[in-house]
Amino acid sequence: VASRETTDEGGFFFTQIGHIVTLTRYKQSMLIYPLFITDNPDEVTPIPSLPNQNRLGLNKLVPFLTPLVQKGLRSVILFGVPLAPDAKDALGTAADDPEGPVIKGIQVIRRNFPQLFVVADVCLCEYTSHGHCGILRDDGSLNNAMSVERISDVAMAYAHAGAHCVAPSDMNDGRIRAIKLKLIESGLSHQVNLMSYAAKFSGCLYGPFRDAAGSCPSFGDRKCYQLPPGGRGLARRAIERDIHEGADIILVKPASSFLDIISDAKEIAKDLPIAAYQVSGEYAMIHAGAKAGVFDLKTMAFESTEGILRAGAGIVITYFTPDFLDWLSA
Ligand SMILES: NCC[C@H](CC(=O)O)[C@@H](CN)CCC(=O)O
Ligand SMILES: [Zn+2]
Repeated sequence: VASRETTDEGGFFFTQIGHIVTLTRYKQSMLIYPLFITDNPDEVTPIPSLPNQNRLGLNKLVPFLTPLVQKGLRSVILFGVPLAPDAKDALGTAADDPEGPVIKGIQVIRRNFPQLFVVADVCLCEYTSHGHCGILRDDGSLNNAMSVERISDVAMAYAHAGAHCVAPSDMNDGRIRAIKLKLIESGLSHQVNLMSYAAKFSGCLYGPFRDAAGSCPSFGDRKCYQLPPGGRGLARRAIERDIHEGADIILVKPASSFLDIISDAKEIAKDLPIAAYQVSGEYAMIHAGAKAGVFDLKTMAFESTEGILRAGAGIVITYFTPDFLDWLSA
């Protein structure tokens, strides 16, 4: 790619090539923007721990998304935030409420922005009274069979509502197979993608999201169903399993401290797109570092994303999406 000759401008030459290579990696089409949709139709509420991000009511989606779509936004991932006091119960009933924020949000976005690719995150933690990503047994552990049945039903509700892709972030074993079988049985498997959070690790980087979505576990943590941060072999096995269960896209999360896992995913899932989620804590850390004067915000946003792309991701879920739409069109 680059000439071997070293000239006085050698360093400049390599830098320029590097810059060109870097720029060719960034495209608006690789970005998926997370949206928090509430059941208060006219709400626009800033999320203090997630700079520049808001919870939006259904009536605010079109005015909020219109300028972003004009700047090249291509994909969004929806998270429902039921705020009604009685909205939560042990089964996460509100998750697939036909009048709920995600199903209505899918319909509003599909109707107004036919060019947008709509991903629906599928989980129960935003809708359960206990805040866990499934249905619990009496002893507080996850009932895998009931959770998989419920999660796959919610995924189907989103698919029927018009989601182009469903992305179960619950981490219950077997939910990929269950969702794929239901998509096939309903005749939707050729038009609804299944993105698996195959390698999703437990850890301390999800706080701002849980603030935004009101999805903190009321007791315990997610260590018994999210992967242990040191579990590289577990992640490799989960990726292989989910490929065989029918995943169409493999997602790794968090991103920057799991670049090796992104590379593993790229190696294992050779024929599938690889996505990475720069989670709320990663995003908030970059903002905090910039605010503290450690680095320039834009520079670090690019540098952190460059590592994610270099590791092998072709899709990046990031809260920096609106910024990148501006930075890439400048
Ligand atoms: N269903 C789990 C949601 C999970 C956070 C958590 O474990 O609580 C992620 C959403 N898929 C959080 C994403 C983020 O932190 O940005
Ligand atoms: Zn969850």
